[in-house]
Amino acid sequence: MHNDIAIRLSGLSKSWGTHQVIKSLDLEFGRGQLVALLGPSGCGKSTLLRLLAGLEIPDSGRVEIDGRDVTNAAPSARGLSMVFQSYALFPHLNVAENICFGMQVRKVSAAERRQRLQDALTLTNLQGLEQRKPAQLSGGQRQRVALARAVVAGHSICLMDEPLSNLDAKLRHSVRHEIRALQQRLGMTVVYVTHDQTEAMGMADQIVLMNGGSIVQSGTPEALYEMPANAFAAGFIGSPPMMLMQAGKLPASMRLGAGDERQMIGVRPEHFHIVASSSTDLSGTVTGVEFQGAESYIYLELPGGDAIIVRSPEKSRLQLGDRIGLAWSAMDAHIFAAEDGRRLNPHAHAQAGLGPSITPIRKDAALAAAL
Ligand SMILES: Nc1ncnc2c1ncn2[C@@H]1O[C@H](COP(=O)(O)OP(=O)(O)OP(=O)(O)O)[C@@H](O)[C@H]1O
Repeated sequence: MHNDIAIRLSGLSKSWGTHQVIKSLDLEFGRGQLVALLGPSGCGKSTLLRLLAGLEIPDSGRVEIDGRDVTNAAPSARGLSMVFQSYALFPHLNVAENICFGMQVRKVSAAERRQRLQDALTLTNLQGLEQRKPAQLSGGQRQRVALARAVVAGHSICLMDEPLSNLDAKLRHSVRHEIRALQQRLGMTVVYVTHDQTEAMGMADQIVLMNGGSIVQSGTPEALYEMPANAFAAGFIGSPPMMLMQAGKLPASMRLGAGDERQMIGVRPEHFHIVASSSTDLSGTVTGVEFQGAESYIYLELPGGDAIIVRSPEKSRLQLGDRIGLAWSAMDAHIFAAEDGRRLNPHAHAQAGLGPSITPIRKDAALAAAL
């Protein structure tokens, strides 16, 4: 096995009764990387993590860790640690005892335990809280104890199952940053389960997007954002996500290379241009305007009934019911098949060579300024 691969899965499958929740997955996790398993509820993320941990055994396929076949090995023999969303702390033990519990079980010497505890307390910023019981800690502090416990184990691989889901939005942001910093400082390989795409986009080196027990797309956050493999990935990544419009409901001049009117055209909210009605064949009616501070979201209904969101960097002066012209550059249009959602056009930037029907539409500066 190549030294840069920490975990390799081949042909991994798992069913519960007749329901196949993991469908013959092949996947590699790079050493020292934070890999996010992302997908909607029930897509099989936690089951996959449990198969990695050894808490479940696959029906078929193979799990290799550091080049070793561990498919049927016990969790404790796999050389990895886990952090759960519930923290899984012992309520009757204090912070130091919780952190050291696993080391005691593994008979690590007292001197070594003290040293690793001090290092972990420093890394997770918990100094001074050693004697507190879990009930005397905030949610963020409890999650840091769970992290410290994973760190003292000294394993280079850590599995995390939605570790931030019990924290409020503000704390989630700061603990997310701490986890990423810790992972990078220690060079750990982290497999991180989340259903929150902003979390995955903000933290991960690699995102594995799953749906229905299969991998939809695996790649860097940039690759998934700029080049979604299908309409599902386009609609899952981004906030607001990519807007999908039925080509058949758009004026012919706006189809931009969609060969078939049943195809879908996807445009990111920030790639729409609001232009003079005279310079485009498409206009929409404003159904809502949301002020977001640094930007505004403009909700539009298109003539065919498609509802879209336009992201505008300025504070908008549009009113409900206003009719505005809409355009986008051919470079920013993504085309998907209607029947199965697969991507049809190559990288958006390659489209310029597709033919004369694709003319980038310039932003109407005067109207944009009026927004
Ligand atoms: N022990 C089990 N017995 C039967 N079915 C199970 C079991 N564990 C999970 N499942 C089913 O397997 C499917 C995948 O579950 P899993 O927990 O892996 O999804 P998930 O993507 O992690 O979802 P969530 O984000 O909601 O936690 C679901 O349909 C779930 O109901």
